[in-house]
Amino acid sequence: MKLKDLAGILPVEGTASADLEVTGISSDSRQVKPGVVFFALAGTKADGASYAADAARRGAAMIVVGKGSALADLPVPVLAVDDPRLALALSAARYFGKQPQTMVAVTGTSGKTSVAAFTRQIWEQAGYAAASIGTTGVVAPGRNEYGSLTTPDPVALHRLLGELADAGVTHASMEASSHGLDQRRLDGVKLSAGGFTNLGRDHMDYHPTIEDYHRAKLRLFDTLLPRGAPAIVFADDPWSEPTIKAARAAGLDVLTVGRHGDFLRLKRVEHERHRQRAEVEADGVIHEIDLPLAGDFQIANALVSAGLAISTGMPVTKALAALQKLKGAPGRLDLVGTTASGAPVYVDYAHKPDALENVLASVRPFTTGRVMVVFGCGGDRDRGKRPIMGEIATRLADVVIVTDDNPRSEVPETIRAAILEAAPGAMEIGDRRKAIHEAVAMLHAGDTLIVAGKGHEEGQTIGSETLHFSDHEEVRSALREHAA
Ligand SMILES: CC(=O)N[C@H]1[C@@H](OP(=O)(O)OP(=O)(O)OC[C@H]2O[C@@H](n3ccc(=O)[nH]c3=O)[C@H](O)[C@@H]2O)O[C@H](CO)[C@@H](O)[C@@H]1O[C@H](C)C(=O)N[C@@H](C)C(=O)N[C@H](CCC(=O)O)C(=O)O
Repeated sequence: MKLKDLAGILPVEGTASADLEVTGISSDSRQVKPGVVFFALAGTKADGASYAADAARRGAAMIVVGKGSALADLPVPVLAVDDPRLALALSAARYFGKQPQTMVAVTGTSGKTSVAAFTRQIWEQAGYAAASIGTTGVVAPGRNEYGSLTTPDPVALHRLLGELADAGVTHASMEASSHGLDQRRLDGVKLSAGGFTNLGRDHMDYHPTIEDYHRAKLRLFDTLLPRGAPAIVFADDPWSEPTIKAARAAGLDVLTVGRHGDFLRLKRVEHERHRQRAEVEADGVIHEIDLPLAGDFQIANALVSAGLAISTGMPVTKALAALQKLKGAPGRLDLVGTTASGAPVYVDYAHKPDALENVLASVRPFTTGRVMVVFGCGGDRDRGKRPIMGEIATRLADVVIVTDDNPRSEVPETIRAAILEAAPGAMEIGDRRKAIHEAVAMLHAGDTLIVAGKGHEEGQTIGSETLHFSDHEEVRSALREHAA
């Protein structure tokens, strides 16, 4: 590709460098090779402009900066644009140039990973070559890899979309995190439909207010989706109303799902131990669904997923029938095993207030004994959520064990103390392994244990070191130990 092929995104027409050969796109000077266009982004830790000289030394074809960014004389052409992150996303899309034909994105505080996975599974059942991209990585035919971000950065994302398209993937679902939306990571993706699950307190270290957090999520609806595209909104969430309003104002076709939904209306649910039976009304017809997953929130996720599949072309009956074969996403109310007396132990990714509330509330209907929870809060992140999660755990669980969950550079005792302040009667066991083992040892018939916080993740970050740690492995080992 030549630099002039990025015309319309970058003001390169008529410049002396228009015929320069471009060999890549990057926002990280350390990855610049000769011929790469380097985008200097003002980040949260550093200003990419201070690495422009480094990028030039490594052979960058051109440096793209934000207007007003002062750059010392460089031996390569420098272009100033209004929004370098947007320019990066659009350039990456044009450079890689391919994506699966049908792509949907889902946003919300909780449920994104499950919705992305469920939508892929519904498509797979219809025989499409489908992929999902998100917190638990990329899943596609012949491919299952973990990634580091929920919404990959634009260069990694478009490289991946190109690979998926080359491999014949026609349908892809992806998670749109608020960071990703705010940082324009998705702006170059052509989306066919979008989904909204819910909004709760999260990322308050990044977004100054919950309204700001919601505004970032709304970018999916008021900026990224084309007019007339379907927006599937879970109508039972308090934030659905402003979301619907914004989506309608942007000219989208709003389709609501849930108990208050019009498109897919949940009429009745019967919770069983590891499954639930639901009646869903679509177009005046009642469909009986036997969902092989526990948790009220999984019904919500399943309905948003079905909405996405239906609104992008799948027949209603087929999409709803596909819900009966859904498998949970890794670490989402994952039943790891049961004790000899039949008490189930679940691992869940819940590490924010609403998610903890949902997961604890969803196991109550089938717990005849005690609901028990082991959880902690991360260091160097939103401190305000610690007492909130302490209060939720105490209100919804009968036995609460507060432990460590990635204390990072903070003193773990201080994090635990902030949770315990709002959790009278909770036990404190800092060592996560010990906390899990003691909780399993306490289980009686009828009890349910939730180990919350890590889900699919496999590390405990203490200081700057990440040690291998898996809640699944620890639960399995504790169950073995106590079965003996
Ligand atoms: C806080 C945050 O979101 N940071 C993201 C952001 O980085 P940044 O722009 O702030 O980077 P920075 O470190 O300040 O550096 C500024 C610029 O200088 C460049 N640089 C830096 C050093 C150097 O030697 N040369 C150089 O060019 C960097 O590449 C960057 O372009 O943009 C980068 C590229 O897209 C992301 O990789 C990075 O994600 C970091 C690693 C991260 O941890 N992000 C998390 C918080 C995140 O995005 N999470 C969401 C949500 C998850 C959820 O819902 O729970 C996600 O989508 O994963």
